[in-house]
Amino acid sequence: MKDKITKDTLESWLDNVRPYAHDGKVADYIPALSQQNPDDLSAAIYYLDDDCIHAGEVETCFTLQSISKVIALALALMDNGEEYVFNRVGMEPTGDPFHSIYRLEQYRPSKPLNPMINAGALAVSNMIHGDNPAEKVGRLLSFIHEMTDDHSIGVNEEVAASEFQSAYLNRSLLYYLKQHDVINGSVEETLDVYTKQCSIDVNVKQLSRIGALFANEGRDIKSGRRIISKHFARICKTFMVTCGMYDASGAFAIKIGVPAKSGVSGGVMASLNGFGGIAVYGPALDEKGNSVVGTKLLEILSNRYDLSIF
Ligand SMILES: NC(=O)CC[C@H](N)C(=O)O
Repeated sequence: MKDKITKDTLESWLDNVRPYAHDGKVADYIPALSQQNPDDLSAAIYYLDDDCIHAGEVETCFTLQSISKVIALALALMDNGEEYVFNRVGMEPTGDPFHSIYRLEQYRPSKPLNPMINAGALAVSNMIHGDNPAEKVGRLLSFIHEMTDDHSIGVNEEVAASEFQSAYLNRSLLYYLKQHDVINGSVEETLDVYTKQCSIDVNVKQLSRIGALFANEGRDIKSGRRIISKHFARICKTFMVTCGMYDASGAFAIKIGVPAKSGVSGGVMASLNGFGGIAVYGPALDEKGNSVVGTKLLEILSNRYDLSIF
């Protein structure tokens, strides 16, 4: 195991990266996200021995947004099996922005290229078992409660409603997927599940524990109980490497080399076998939609502690 990072060190690195927030911009295409404070900053490292080091405003909650795509994928794989899921969603990176629509038309039969872009993630949300949206979201929340051992985690209804009302592009993707039989049932209900899934509220401590569970090959950090199979945890981490940072995934792999998933709320979750989980929150985003300070902090951590998996 690599040396542990101390709380003092983490705090001083947060101070170092804090000014970079000014190079980014808080997402505003989901109106409720524009209320986030661009200067908020927190980070947590969850080691596999159940030790969590954290710094900054660690109690501040933020919504998972695209980070939820990794968790929803794990649940959809457990619900349906690998064959079913990957018959409907591909495994290839796109190099396109996360909400891009145009590649959907390039393949016949239509198939979103991967579960980390919105088209693929919407299809994955549609696959989560449950008789209605509330049951599906409830199952996803229970899964997250299990992963974090924290039953207080819930949906930020204000953010969910704000996205639901303004999600014209995601609706378009869903109608396209519906036309081509990639999804079952109702477009509006699937969008309801997806927007609530994206609006699950966490803090960095909770998120770093989810990252640690993936790093721990799907086993609970405290009890060692298996929550996700090793194989499915590996699939999720591989997608984090190839597509987790949207169309910046290639540069991120070269510079930082850690499986990671970001969301437009400014959260980033990283997961490193043999090390643990890392979560950073800083809502100012670069032009690709990744947290500026989150990326910077992970770069420092990776360089100083030689964390790259490559
Ligand atoms: N990149 C993201 O975090 C996108 C998630 C967001 N809910 C959306 O679909 O637009």
